[in-house]
Amino acid sequence: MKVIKARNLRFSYNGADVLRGVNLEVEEGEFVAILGPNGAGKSTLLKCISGVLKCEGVEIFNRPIGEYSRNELARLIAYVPQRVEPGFMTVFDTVLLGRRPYMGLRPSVRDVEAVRVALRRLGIEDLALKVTNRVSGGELQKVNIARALAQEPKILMMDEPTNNLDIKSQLEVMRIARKFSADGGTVVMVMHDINLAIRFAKRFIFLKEGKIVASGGLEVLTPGIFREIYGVDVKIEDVKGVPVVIPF
Ligand SMILES: Nc1ncnc2c1ncn2[C@@H]1O[C@H](COP(=O)(O)OP(=O)(O)OP(=O)(O)O)[C@@H](O)[C@H]1O
Repeated sequence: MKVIKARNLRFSYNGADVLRGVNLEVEEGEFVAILGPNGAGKSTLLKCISGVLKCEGVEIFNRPIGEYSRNELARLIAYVPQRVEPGFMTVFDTVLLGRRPYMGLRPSVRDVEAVRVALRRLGIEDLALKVTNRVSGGELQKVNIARALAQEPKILMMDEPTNNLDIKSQLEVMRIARKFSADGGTVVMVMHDINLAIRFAKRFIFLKEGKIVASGGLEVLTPGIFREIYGVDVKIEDVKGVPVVIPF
């Protein structure tokens, strides 16, 4: 089943075209990495298909995105932005915000349990009572991912979620995303780290100047595509059965 469809998606900021006719379909359970140079429009694309920005031509579960109420959409899609400003709320309460689409006036036992599970999965239970403007950049990133997991969405959209994270935490987050898709959820992740993408994602979409230039599995990762997209020469070597992209 196709959970995301975008047809001839166009978007501009103040008259400057950023997305110039993007066509995209994502199947349930896929793990898709969106790659491409700075300014290509990756974040804008993610915002359009998650409903953060209003765009014509996006369908989620075969229904135009604009027809969903905020709560309905929040039960389907969790969006983790590239940057979130810390605030005066505790980590626990921030993650609890992910339960808002389900909550009545007070959190239920189920809501609190979902927060606990999310904190545990990110390994940040110890931070629960800390205020978010007293945690590190990487910890804050984990708080936002925990909030998205607590939301129990069908689609997880993450914008460079491994930014600010140490190598162990990067792997943890990628494993969480992989498990989410293995369990039937769909992941769309904007990334810069190509080798991390190769290890975890199943499909790679290359965006350049607001257009999709290539989309597919490992077969699209050729030296030619890296030259075309980034203007760099790369070698692709096999390390224990995994292709590794090495710029030179
Ligand atoms: N809120 C905004 N107002 C005006 N222009 C914007 C805004 N957000 C992004 N842009 C512009 O749109 C273009 C695409 O930005 P976008 O953030 O989607 O690119 P990206 O591929 O995610 O880049 P990066 O890899 O650097 O994060 C850029 O030229 C950017 O300057």
